[in-house]
Amino acid sequence: MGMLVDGVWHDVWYDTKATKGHFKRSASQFRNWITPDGAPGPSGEGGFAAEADRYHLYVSYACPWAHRTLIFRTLKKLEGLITVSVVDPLMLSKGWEFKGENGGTLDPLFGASALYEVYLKADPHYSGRVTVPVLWDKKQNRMVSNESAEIIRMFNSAFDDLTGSTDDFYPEILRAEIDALNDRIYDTVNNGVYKAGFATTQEAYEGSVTTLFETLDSLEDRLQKNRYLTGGRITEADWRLFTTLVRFDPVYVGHFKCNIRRIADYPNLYGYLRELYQVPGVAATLNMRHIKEHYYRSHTMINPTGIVPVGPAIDLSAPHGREKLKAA
Ligand SMILES: N[C@@H](CCC(=O)N[C@@H](CS)C(=O)NCC(=O)O)C(=O)O
Repeated sequence: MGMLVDGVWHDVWYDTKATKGHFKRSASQFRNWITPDGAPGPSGEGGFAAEADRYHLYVSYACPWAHRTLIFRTLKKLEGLITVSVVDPLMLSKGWEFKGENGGTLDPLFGASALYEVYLKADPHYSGRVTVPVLWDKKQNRMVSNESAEIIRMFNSAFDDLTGSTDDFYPEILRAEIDALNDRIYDTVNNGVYKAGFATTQEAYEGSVTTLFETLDSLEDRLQKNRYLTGGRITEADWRLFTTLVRFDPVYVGHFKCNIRRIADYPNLYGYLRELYQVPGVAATLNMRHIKEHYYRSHTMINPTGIVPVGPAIDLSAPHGREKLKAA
């Protein structure tokens, strides 16, 4: 675990002293957009046109933010167009590394042994955290983006002419509702579990865990009548929630102390989780071994023995029973 400061790697853990025990996630710095014709997107520079075999995605199977991009790559039929590298599940003194074993790959672009070397190719003076996912442009040899929320928006629409996929997970008519759901779910659930888990004061932990479960309780109510978060169709908001829900009982309940309830205790959320998992292609994006290994063995200050728990016994392929609710 560490970060780059003016192009030099430092092995340091998150500094929560300055924030009274609260974990603060820093903003991503590479914010360009792939567009159908290379026109500039909402931020960054233009020049990143959608093309087959031009872009490469660096992910960790463990990471919920990277997981979103893998799901969109599959659902939007981009697997043949965008290549992928997978880091080793352990994130220790060199940060994310390429080992080429047990489901992780090597780095085919630069032969890097650690992801920070890829960040240095993008900017030799980079200062900041070295995070996954990273979307790389092989043609211009530049980093397109390291912000998953924006990478999934690009995948949702930029390549449609090449793939013929017209599935739209961010439809115009639902955008305001999706944005509002995303804001709350990002802050209190996706990032909420990390805020609880990385808190270094009792007060910071209790505040985050309370807010997290208030949101889960309200989502449980919402999913009583709605098949998906916005109603009858699956949107981006569902996939962003899914990657946290699927890690919740195996990791966040124990490792991050998010243990007021389990997802398995919420009938609607649990059925919804199983339904999303059963969408064709999605199960193959999930690697539970990498997920458990990463959290329980990388955060040595939280789990010094590095023991990875065996359970819980969960069958995500069991019938979900959500058909009784209307789908669009
Ligand atoms: N805002 C980023 C956050 C990504 C992120 O924080 N990824 C974590 C893994 S789950 C990471 O790589 N952390 C390394 C670090 O913070 O040093 C995104 O959504 O793309």
